[in-house]
Amino acid sequence: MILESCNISYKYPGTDNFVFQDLSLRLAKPGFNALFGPSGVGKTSFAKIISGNIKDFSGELKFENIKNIAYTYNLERLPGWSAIAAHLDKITPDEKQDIKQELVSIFGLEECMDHRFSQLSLGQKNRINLIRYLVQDFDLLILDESLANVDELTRENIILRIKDMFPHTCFLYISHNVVEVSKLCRQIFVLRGINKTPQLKIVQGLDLKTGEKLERSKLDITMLEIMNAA
Ligand SMILES: Nc1ncnc2c1ncn2[C@@H]1O[C@H](COP(=O)(O)OP(=O)(O)OP(=O)(O)O)[C@@H](O)[C@H]1O
Repeated sequence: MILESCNISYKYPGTDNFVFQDLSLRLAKPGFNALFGPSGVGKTSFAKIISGNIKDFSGELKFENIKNIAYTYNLERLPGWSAIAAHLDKITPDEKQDIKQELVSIFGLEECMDHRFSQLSLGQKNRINLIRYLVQDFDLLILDESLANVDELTRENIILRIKDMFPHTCFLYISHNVVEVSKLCRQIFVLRGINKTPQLKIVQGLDLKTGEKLERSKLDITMLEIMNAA
């Protein structure tokens, strides 16, 4: 699978300033990758371009063996009146019902199944919403701060298990958490802003898997690389 963005430039209609100009990025392997950078640098805008939600950009996007791209974000609206178990059952294809059940258990959401969306905490909503995407067919899933309201330990467990369950799929995780992206992601694409050259740097993450031991010194070095790149 390959996702290549070539010389992408974009400014929002009615604005004078480019969010990015001639931005190029290549993602050529499955795995959990991060899009990292200071607030306002253009992570969401870039994610929306890749996922087809923004179309009036210049430059080129090339996809190889990537047909379905899904984009999910932190504050996505959920049908507040709907009972969660019924909703998940309805949107999950028959062949994915087992995966759905496994995700509900891994994400620690069994006790929420009888509730309505409006009765959930933000972190619970985040997790349910992510399950809604994980049970669909996708080749690339973009998670735009999708676990922002979930506590750190639960988040780490969820990401590790997603990596176990979907080893051949590509994820692009937008996060501001330097420890998390250093530890868990394969590549960290650091967006630096329109005034910096280059606008993007790539740092290799530790890509920790379930059961692997974290080497503290390596984590420190990776985090430093990311902070220096930003
Ligand atoms: N609909 C819009 N119209 C005009 N400008 C916008 C619009 N959406 C975003 N922008 C501007 O584009 C720039 C990039 O915004 P974007 O949301 O992509 O950044 P981000 O890196 O995802 O930020 P954050 O980390 O805070 O979520 C910002 O300067 C923002 O003000």
